[in-house]
Amino acid sequence: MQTAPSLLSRFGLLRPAISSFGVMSRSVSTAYDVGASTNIKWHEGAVPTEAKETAMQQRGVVVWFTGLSGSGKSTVACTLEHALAESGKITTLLDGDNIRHGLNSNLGFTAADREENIRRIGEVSKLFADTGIITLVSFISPYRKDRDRVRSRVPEGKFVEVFMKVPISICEERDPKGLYKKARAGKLKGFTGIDDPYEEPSNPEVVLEAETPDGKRISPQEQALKLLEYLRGKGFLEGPSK
Ligand SMILES: Nc1ncnc2c1ncn2[C@@H]1O[C@H](COP(=O)(O)OS(=O)(=O)O)[C@@H](OP(=O)(O)O)[C@H]1O
Ligand SMILES: Nc1ncnc2c1ncn2[C@@H]1O[C@H](COP(=O)(O)OP(=O)(O)O)[C@@H](O)[C@H]1O
Repeated sequence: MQTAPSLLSRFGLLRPAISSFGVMSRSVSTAYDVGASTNIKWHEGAVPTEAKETAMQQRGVVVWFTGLSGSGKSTVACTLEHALAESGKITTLLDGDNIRHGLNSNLGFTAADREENIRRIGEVSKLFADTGIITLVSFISPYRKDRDRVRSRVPEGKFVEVFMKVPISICEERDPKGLYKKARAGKLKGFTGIDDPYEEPSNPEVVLEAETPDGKRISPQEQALKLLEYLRGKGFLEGPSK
Protein backbone atom coordinates (compact mmCIF):
# COMPACT_ATOMS: atom_id res chain seq x y z
CA MET A 1 0.00 0.00 0.00
CA GLN A 2 1.32 3.50 -0.84
CA THR A 3 1.78 6.03 1.92
CA ALA A 4 0.18 9.46 1.60
CA PRO A 5 3.46 11.31 0.80
CA SER A 6 4.37 8.90 -2.01
CA LEU A 7 0.89 9.22 -3.48
CA LEU A 8 1.16 13.00 -3.34
CA SER A 9 4.55 13.01 -5.07
CA ARG A 10 3.26 10.63 -7.78
CA PHE A 11 0.67 13.25 -8.68
CA GLY A 12 3.22 16.06 -8.46
CA LEU A 13 1.45 17.58 -5.49
CA LEU A 14 4.24 17.42 -2.98
CA ARG A 15 6.46 20.51 -3.11
CA PRO A 16 9.87 20.38 -1.37
CA ALA A 17 8.78 23.04 1.13
CA ILE A 18 6.06 20.80 2.54
CA SER A 19 7.69 17.40 2.02
CA SER A 20 8.54 17.17 5.70
CA PHE A 21 5.23 18.26 7.18
CA GLY A 22 4.20 16.50 10.34
CA VAL A 23 0.90 15.50 11.84
CA MET A 24 -0.32 18.34 14.04
CA SER A 25 -1.68 17.05 17.29
CA ARG A 26 -4.40 18.85 19.20
CA SER A 27 -4.54 19.14 22.93
CA VAL A 28 -7.44 17.31 24.55
CA SER A 29 -9.38 19.18 27.19
CA THR A 30 -12.65 18.56 28.92
CA ALA A 31 -15.71 19.04 26.71
CA TYR A 32 -18.40 21.56 27.63
CA ASP A 33 -21.81 22.87 26.50
CA VAL A 34 -22.42 25.83 24.16
CA GLY A 35 -25.87 27.05 23.08
CA ALA A 36 -27.88 23.99 22.07
CA SER A 37 -24.77 21.79 21.74
CA THR A 38 -23.50 19.56 24.52
CA ASN A 39 -20.09 17.94 25.00
CA ILE A 40 -18.16 20.01 22.47
CA LYS A 41 -14.84 21.83 22.63
CA TRP A 42 -12.93 24.47 20.67
CA HIS A 43 -10.01 23.36 18.43
CA GLU A 44 -7.25 25.83 17.60
CA GLY A 45 -6.03 25.59 13.99
CA ALA A 46 -2.34 24.88 13.31
CA VAL A 47 -2.05 27.74 10.78
CA PRO A 48 -2.70 31.18 12.31
CA THR A 49 -4.59 33.92 10.47
CA GLU A 50 -1.42 36.03 10.30
CA ALA A 51 0.39 33.35 8.27
CA LYS A 52 -2.46 33.34 5.74
CA GLU A 53 -2.49 37.15 5.66
CA THR A 54 1.25 37.20 5.01
CA ALA A 55 0.85 34.72 2.15
CA MET A 56 -1.89 36.88 0.58
CA GLN A 57 -0.28 40.25 1.44
CA GLN A 58 -3.54 41.61 2.82
CA ARG A 59 -5.47 41.50 6.07
CA GLY A 60 -8.79 39.81 6.68
CA VAL A 61 -11.65 42.24 7.28
CA VAL A 62 -15.45 42.34 7.25
CA VAL A 63 -16.74 45.31 5.27
CA TRP A 64 -20.41 45.42 6.27
CA PHE A 65 -22.76 47.46 4.05
CA THR A 66 -26.06 48.39 5.68
CA GLY A 67 -28.86 50.53 4.29
CA LEU A 68 -32.31 50.58 2.76
CA SER A 69 -33.23 48.56 -0.29
CA GLY A 70 -32.05 50.57 -3.30
CA SER A 71 -29.45 52.54 -1.32
CA GLY A 72 -26.64 51.10 -3.48
CA LYS A 73 -25.18 48.41 -1.19
CA SER A 74 -24.76 45.76 -3.91
CA THR A 75 -23.57 48.21 -6.57
CA VAL A 76 -20.86 49.74 -4.39
CA ALA A 77 -19.82 46.34 -2.98
CA CYS A 78 -19.52 44.93 -6.53
CA THR A 79 -17.57 47.98 -7.75
CA LEU A 80 -15.23 47.77 -4.76
CA GLU A 81 -14.71 44.03 -5.21
CA HIS A 82 -13.81 44.55 -8.85
CA ALA A 83 -11.30 47.27 -7.96
CA LEU A 84 -9.74 45.07 -5.27
CA ALA A 85 -9.51 42.09 -7.62
CA GLU A 86 -7.81 44.31 -10.22
CA SER A 87 -5.10 45.02 -7.67
CA GLY A 88 -4.64 41.31 -6.92
CA LYS A 89 -6.56 41.15 -3.63
CA ILE A 90 -8.50 38.05 -2.54
CA THR A 91 -12.12 38.92 -1.76
CA THR A 92 -15.56 37.47 -1.37
CA LEU A 93 -18.94 39.16 -1.63
CA LEU A 94 -21.92 37.97 0.41
CA ASP A 95 -25.13 39.59 -0.81
CA GLY A 96 -28.56 39.33 0.86
CA ASP A 97 -30.51 38.49 -2.28
CA ASN A 98 -28.00 35.75 -3.25
CA ILE A 99 -27.60 34.21 0.21
CA ARG A 100 -31.39 33.98 0.47
CA HIS A 101 -31.28 31.67 -2.58
CA GLY A 102 -29.19 29.10 -0.69
CA LEU A 103 -27.84 29.12 2.85
CA ASN A 104 -30.72 31.26 4.15
CA SER A 105 -33.51 30.13 1.84
CA ASN A 106 -35.54 29.01 4.87
CA LEU A 107 -35.75 32.58 6.20
CA GLY A 108 -38.32 35.27 5.45
CA PHE A 109 -38.59 38.88 6.58
CA THR A 110 -40.05 38.69 10.09
CA ALA A 111 -37.90 40.37 12.77
CA ALA A 112 -36.81 36.92 14.03
CA ASP A 113 -35.87 35.73 10.54
CA ARG A 114 -33.93 38.91 9.77
CA GLU A 115 -32.08 38.46 13.07
CA GLU A 116 -31.16 34.86 12.21
CA ASN A 117 -30.20 35.93 8.67
CA ILE A 118 -27.68 38.42 10.07
CA ARG A 119 -26.44 36.07 12.81
CA ARG A 120 -25.65 33.33 10.29
CA ILE A 121 -24.04 35.60 7.76
CA GLY A 122 -22.08 37.31 10.52
CA GLU A 123 -20.59 33.94 11.46
CA VAL A 124 -19.83 33.13 7.81
CA SER A 125 -18.15 36.51 7.31
CA LYS A 126 -16.05 35.94 10.46
CA LEU A 127 -14.84 32.61 9.03
CA PHE A 128 -13.78 34.32 5.79
CA ALA A 129 -12.06 37.22 7.59
CA ASP A 130 -10.25 34.77 9.88
CA THR A 131 -8.87 33.17 6.69
CA GLY A 132 -7.41 36.55 5.68
CA ILE A 133 -10.01 37.31 3.03
CA ILE A 134 -11.42 40.79 2.38
CA THR A 135 -15.09 40.02 2.97
CA LEU A 136 -17.74 42.35 1.58
CA VAL A 137 -21.20 41.86 3.08
CA SER A 138 -24.28 43.53 1.65
CA PHE A 139 -27.47 43.10 3.67
CA ILE A 140 -30.15 45.61 4.72
CA SER A 141 -29.42 44.44 8.29
CA PRO A 142 -32.02 46.78 9.75
CA TYR A 143 -31.42 46.16 13.46
CA ARG A 144 -28.56 47.87 15.28
CA LYS A 145 -28.23 45.11 17.90
CA ASP A 146 -27.80 42.44 15.21
CA ARG A 147 -25.04 44.41 13.47
CA ASP A 148 -23.39 45.16 16.82
CA ARG A 149 -23.43 41.48 17.69
CA VAL A 150 -21.53 40.67 14.49
CA ARG A 151 -19.05 43.45 15.35
CA SER A 152 -18.47 41.85 18.75
CA ARG A 153 -17.75 38.45 17.13
CA VAL A 154 -15.10 39.79 14.72
CA PRO A 155 -11.56 40.58 15.98
CA GLU A 156 -11.14 44.18 17.19
CA GLY A 157 -10.72 46.66 14.32
CA LYS A 158 -11.65 44.15 11.62
CA PHE A 159 -15.34 45.11 11.33
CA VAL A 160 -15.92 48.08 9.05
CA GLU A 161 -19.52 49.23 9.10
CA VAL A 162 -20.48 51.14 5.96
CA PHE A 163 -23.72 53.08 6.23
CA MET A 164 -25.39 53.82 2.90
CA LYS A 165 -26.96 57.08 4.05
CA VAL A 166 -29.42 57.49 1.22
CA PRO A 167 -32.82 59.10 1.85
CA ILE A 168 -35.79 56.85 1.22
CA SER A 169 -37.01 59.35 -1.43
CA ILE A 170 -33.95 58.55 -3.59
CA CYS A 171 -34.22 54.77 -2.97
CA GLU A 172 -37.86 54.96 -3.96
CA GLU A 173 -37.07 57.00 -7.05
CA ARG A 174 -34.53 54.30 -8.10
CA ASP A 175 -36.75 51.33 -7.17
CA PRO A 176 -34.96 48.91 -9.57
CA LYS A 177 -37.07 45.91 -8.51
CA GLY A 178 -40.39 47.76 -8.21
CA LEU A 179 -40.63 46.75 -4.54
CA TYR A 180 -41.35 50.25 -3.15
CA LYS A 181 -44.19 50.55 -5.66
CA LYS A 182 -45.55 47.19 -4.52
CA ALA A 183 -45.18 48.14 -0.85
CA ARG A 184 -46.91 51.53 -1.35
CA ALA A 185 -49.74 49.73 -3.11
CA GLY A 186 -50.10 47.45 -0.06
CA LYS A 187 -49.13 44.37 -2.11
CA LEU A 188 -45.90 43.78 -0.13
CA LYS A 189 -46.18 43.87 3.66
CA GLY A 190 -43.35 44.51 6.11
CA PHE A 191 -41.08 46.29 3.64
CA THR A 192 -38.09 48.02 5.26
CA GLY A 193 -38.55 51.80 5.45
CA ILE A 194 -42.25 51.64 4.57
CA ASP A 195 -43.94 49.52 7.25
CA ASP A 196 -40.90 47.84 8.80
CA PRO A 197 -38.09 49.53 10.78
CA TYR A 198 -34.58 50.53 9.74
CA GLU A 199 -32.26 51.58 12.58
CA GLU A 200 -29.36 53.77 11.43
CA PRO A 201 -25.89 52.91 12.76
CA SER A 202 -24.84 55.15 15.64
CA ASN A 203 -21.08 55.07 14.95
CA PRO A 204 -20.27 53.61 11.51
CA GLU A 205 -16.67 53.58 10.28
CA VAL A 206 -17.70 54.94 6.86
CA VAL A 207 -20.77 56.87 5.70
CA LEU A 208 -21.56 56.92 1.98
CA GLU A 209 -24.07 59.50 0.86
CA ALA A 210 -25.86 59.80 -2.48
CA GLU A 211 -25.28 63.54 -2.85
CA THR A 212 -22.74 66.21 -1.89
CA PRO A 213 -23.97 68.99 0.45
CA ASP A 214 -24.55 71.19 -2.64
CA GLY A 215 -26.76 68.57 -4.27
CA LYS A 216 -24.36 66.92 -6.75
CA ARG A 217 -24.96 63.16 -7.16
CA ILE A 218 -22.09 60.90 -6.06
CA SER A 219 -21.35 57.96 -8.38
CA PRO A 220 -20.84 54.34 -7.19
CA GLN A 221 -17.22 54.61 -8.42
CA GLU A 222 -16.61 57.63 -6.18
CA GLN A 223 -18.21 55.82 -3.25
CA ALA A 224 -16.10 52.69 -3.85
CA LEU A 225 -12.95 54.81 -4.13
CA LYS A 226 -13.64 56.41 -0.74
CA LEU A 227 -13.87 52.93 0.76
CA LEU A 228 -10.75 51.73 -1.03
CA GLU A 229 -8.82 54.65 0.45
CA TYR A 230 -10.22 53.85 3.89
CA LEU A 231 -9.10 50.20 3.63
CA ARG A 232 -5.67 51.22 2.33
CA GLY A 233 -5.27 53.77 5.14
CA LYS A 234 -6.06 51.12 7.75
CA GLY A 235 -3.45 48.74 6.31
CA PHE A 236 -5.88 46.05 5.10
CA LEU A 237 -4.32 46.00 1.61
CA GLU A 238 -0.88 44.88 2.78
CA GLY A 239 0.36 41.95 4.88
CA PRO A 240 0.66 42.12 8.67
CA SER A 241 3.60 44.20 9.88
CA LYS A 242 6.51 42.17 11.21
N1 LIG B 1 -40.10 42.85 3.21
C1 LIG B 1 -38.91 43.13 2.66
N2 LIG B 1 -38.11 44.07 3.21
C2 LIG B 1 -36.92 44.34 2.66
N3 LIG B 1 -36.41 43.72 1.57
C3 LIG B 1 -37.17 42.77 1.00
C4 LIG B 1 -38.44 42.44 1.51
N4 LIG B 1 -38.97 41.44 0.74
C5 LIG B 1 -38.07 41.16 -0.22
N5 LIG B 1 -36.97 41.95 -0.06
C6 LIG B 1 -35.78 41.82 -0.91
O1 LIG B 1 -34.81 41.17 -0.07
C7 LIG B 1 -33.60 41.91 -0.05
C8 LIG B 1 -33.13 42.14 1.40
O2 LIG B 1 -32.64 40.98 1.95
P1 LIG B 1 -31.67 41.05 3.19
O3 LIG B 1 -31.29 39.66 3.50
O4 LIG B 1 -30.59 42.02 2.91
O5 LIG B 1 -32.62 41.64 4.34
S1 LIG B 1 -32.39 41.71 5.91
O6 LIG B 1 -30.99 42.13 6.13
O7 LIG B 1 -32.61 40.38 6.49
O8 LIG B 1 -33.35 42.68 6.41
C9 LIG B 1 -33.86 43.24 -0.68
O9 LIG B 1 -32.73 43.45 -1.52
P2 LIG B 1 -31.97 44.86 -1.65
O10 LIG B 1 -32.90 45.71 -2.46
O11 LIG B 1 -30.73 44.48 -2.42
O12 LIG B 1 -31.65 45.40 -0.31
C10 LIG B 1 -35.17 43.08 -1.45
O13 LIG B 1 -34.91 42.82 -2.79
N1 LIG C 1 -24.19 56.15 -6.29
C1 LIG C 1 -25.20 55.85 -7.09
N2 LIG C 1 -25.70 56.79 -7.91
C2 LIG C 1 -26.73 56.52 -8.73
N3 LIG C 1 -27.36 55.32 -8.79
C3 LIG C 1 -26.90 54.35 -7.99
C4 LIG C 1 -25.82 54.55 -7.09
N4 LIG C 1 -25.62 53.41 -6.42
C5 LIG C 1 -26.54 52.53 -6.87
N5 LIG C 1 -27.30 53.10 -7.83
C6 LIG C 1 -28.41 52.46 -8.52
O1 LIG C 1 -29.44 52.29 -7.55
C7 LIG C 1 -30.11 51.07 -7.76
C8 LIG C 1 -30.10 50.26 -6.47
O2 LIG C 1 -28.78 49.88 -6.19
P1 LIG C 1 -28.46 48.49 -5.49
O3 LIG C 1 -26.98 48.40 -5.45
O4 LIG C 1 -29.22 47.38 -6.11
O5 LIG C 1 -29.03 48.79 -4.02
P2 LIG C 1 -29.23 47.78 -2.79
O6 LIG C 1 -28.27 46.65 -2.95
O7 LIG C 1 -28.94 48.63 -1.59
O8 LIG C 1 -30.66 47.37 -2.86
C9 LIG C 1 -29.45 50.37 -8.93
O9 LIG C 1 -30.23 50.61 -10.06
C10 LIG C 1 -28.11 51.07 -9.04
O10 LIG C 1 -27.66 51.13 -10.38
